[in-house]
Amino acid sequence: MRLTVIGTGYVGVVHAACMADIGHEVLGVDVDAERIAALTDGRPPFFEPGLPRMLRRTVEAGRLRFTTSAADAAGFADTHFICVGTPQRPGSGAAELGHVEAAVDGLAPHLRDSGYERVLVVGKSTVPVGTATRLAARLRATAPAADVAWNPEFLREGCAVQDTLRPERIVVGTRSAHAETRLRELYAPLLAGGTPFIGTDPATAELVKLASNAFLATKLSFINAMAEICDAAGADVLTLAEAMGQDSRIGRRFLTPGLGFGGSCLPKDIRALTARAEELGTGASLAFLRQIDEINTRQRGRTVELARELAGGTFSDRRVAVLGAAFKPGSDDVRDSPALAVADAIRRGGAQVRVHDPAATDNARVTHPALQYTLDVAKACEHADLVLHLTEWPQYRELDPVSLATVVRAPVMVDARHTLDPMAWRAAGWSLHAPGRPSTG
Ligand SMILES: NC(=O)C1=CN([C@@H]2O[C@H](COP(=O)(O)OP(=O)(O)OC[C@H]3O[C@@H](n4cnc5c(N)ncnc54)[C@H](O)[C@@H]3O)[C@@H](O)[C@H]2O)C=CC1
Ligand SMILES: O=C(O)[C@H]1O[C@H](OP(=O)(O)OP(=O)(O)OC[C@H]2O[C@@H](n3ccc(=O)[nH]c3=O)[C@H](O)[C@@H]2O)[C@H](O)[C@@H](O)[C@@H]1O
Repeated sequence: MRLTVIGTGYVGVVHAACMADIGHEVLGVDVDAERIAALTDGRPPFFEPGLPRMLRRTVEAGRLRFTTSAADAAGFADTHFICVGTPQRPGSGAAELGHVEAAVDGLAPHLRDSGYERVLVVGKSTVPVGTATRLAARLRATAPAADVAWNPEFLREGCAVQDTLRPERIVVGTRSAHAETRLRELYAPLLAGGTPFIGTDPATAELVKLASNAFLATKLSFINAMAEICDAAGADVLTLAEAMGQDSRIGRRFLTPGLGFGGSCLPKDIRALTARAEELGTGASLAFLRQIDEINTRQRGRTVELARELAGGTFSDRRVAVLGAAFKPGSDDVRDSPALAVADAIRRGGAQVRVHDPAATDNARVTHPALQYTLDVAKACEHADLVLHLTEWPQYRELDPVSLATVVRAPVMVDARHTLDPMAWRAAGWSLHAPGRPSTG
């Protein structure tokens, strides 16, 4: 089958490449000409495990092509996925839908003359409930034969390819039986692998996405709030999470405390859901999401204060090494990165901060140019008064605490992500501090 993917960011490129990989013919569309040129050469615009090889393979096989032209897109296929960004609007926190509207408005005039009797526009972007119905009316004013469906995306950065090829569910919200049939056909190889297909109305599909992210955020802030009480009471939050997680109704995943959540989605999505609930007059019931947000942000401040205390009450004339810049391991995405927020607060406090990250330093240099960066962990830690482990890349687990102790000025470590082995680091002479856990020093 033929399809286009409009918006070739994290979601769009992965969706386009995976759809081509399962046998479809795909045209990726973006307004960013530089990005389209790189993709045409088979070069992904960001780091994502497994993507470079898949992109090269599908581009070389001729099943995946790219363009900046909406007219080309309309002529190429009858099914168009919208994967453009829906960032947070300043002030209200509501979702900015300008890119989605521009993508639909750019396509609409070309659809009538596309030669296809029926066309389908499928939204994958995360949008406030009610958007699909509004867009459908807007689209039909120009292209009466267009159906609209909302098919939210649940992939996680860092394992986006696996999540797309083996999703835990496919949700499709549409009022058109034709649209649902078409999407079942398109996803047939994934459905054959046992993925459940949930067909529903557009409003429910839109809400499934935001509700899922809000639930994950709630779980994370819950465990971070428990870490705070563990600190106050001398209890161990990791054991608490393990014990709670044994209850299959609760589950262990998304119960790892530390620095809280960042990235381009969980923070913006809980704010967008809150803003939409207020518009719909149900704000009071979701007001707790503001607290979820506050608990999350507080973890960054708590980490800065712990660092200040360990640095002797001041950051002036201190050298601080930061391990991790990406908002999570396996990604070079630094959008709302908790690690960079902490690093920058410490720098603003007067410390010299040197950041290491295996993938995200190029992006971090753009957003946080005042921090220093290195690709060498030992160099980051050279003469450091304090080392902060802020993004849990697996390679940090393999670090040798004995040799690292020889390069720092003081062997003091904050493990804000709970993945370093406290016994090994303490045996090597480190004073290791993990928020929410009792035995420090
Ligand atoms: N990043 C993630 O892990 C996930 C994101 N989402 C949602 O998917 C949507 C896309 O997110 P990302 O891929 O992260 O965004 P992104 O910011 O990485 O990429 C968006 C792309 O759309 C392009 N674009 C903007 N306006 C356009 C237009 N009018 N026509 C064609 N292209 C246009 C931009 O140039 C950019 O390449 C958002 O709604 C997000 O909330 C959903 C699940 C996962
Ligand atoms: O809508 C989206 O964009 C996506 O948002 C999240 O995916 P993602 O932001 O890629 O990353 P997650 O793995 O969810 O991690 C989010 C943040 O929570 C933190 N986290 C995660 C798990 C945990 O136990 N503890 C914890 O602090 C991570 O470090 C990271 O900063 C959701 O998990 C995806 O299902 C969703 O599609």
